[in-house]
Amino acid sequence: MLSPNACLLAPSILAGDHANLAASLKEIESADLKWVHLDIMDGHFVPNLSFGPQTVKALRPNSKLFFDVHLMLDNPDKYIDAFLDAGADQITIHVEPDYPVMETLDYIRSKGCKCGIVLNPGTDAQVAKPFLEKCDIILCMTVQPGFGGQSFRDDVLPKIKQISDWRESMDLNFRLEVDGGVDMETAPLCIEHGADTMVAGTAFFKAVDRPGFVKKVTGR
Ligand SMILES: O=C(CO)[C@H](O)[C@H](O)COP(=O)(O)O
Repeated sequence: MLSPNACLLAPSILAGDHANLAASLKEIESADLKWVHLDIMDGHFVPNLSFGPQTVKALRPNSKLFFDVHLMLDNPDKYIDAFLDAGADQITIHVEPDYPVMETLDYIRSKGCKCGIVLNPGTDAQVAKPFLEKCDIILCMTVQPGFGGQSFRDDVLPKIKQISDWRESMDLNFRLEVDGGVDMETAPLCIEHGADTMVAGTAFFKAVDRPGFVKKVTGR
């Protein structure tokens, strides 16, 4: 079942120019896109560091893009206020670490921000089920998070389909996002399995024909 939502591309600024991230935001806007994906890594939950709320806050006045903030943190509940203050439009939190996921989703929503959960490739779809009604978006990682430029894991496709099927049978309309190794070959597979929100870092910023890339990846 294809998604009821129109397909979006959210380029990951992780693959942008870290000496000039504001210029990378402009590149995304020039491609006529509305979302940017911001990957926040803590060096604990994932074996890499990226950037924090100070950078997000500094970028905020540079752009009207929808800030889709993906927290790869052991204790995301401790940093929600910082990312709300930084100007996040949506915050997604992983289900794997030990912290109160449901309460954290409720808190994000109570502040008028969109919220969602993230599942690592090895995390079973069943783990997401109790949270589906609380979420604006479910993000299925198609690589082990921590680094851009990895290969897409097609073993995650059945999980995407399962969550898409639940969305239909439960009459919900959350977005279904994929992140990791998304490109012109893998995005159509994700769409076929019910995804509607494509995060692409490396492939977007390296694309020679950006309009052609956007068209193919969003199925427009
Ligand atoms: O969450 C991430 C890494 O943890 C990145 O968003 C993801 O890997 C995108 O990178 P690419 O499109 O380069 O594969």
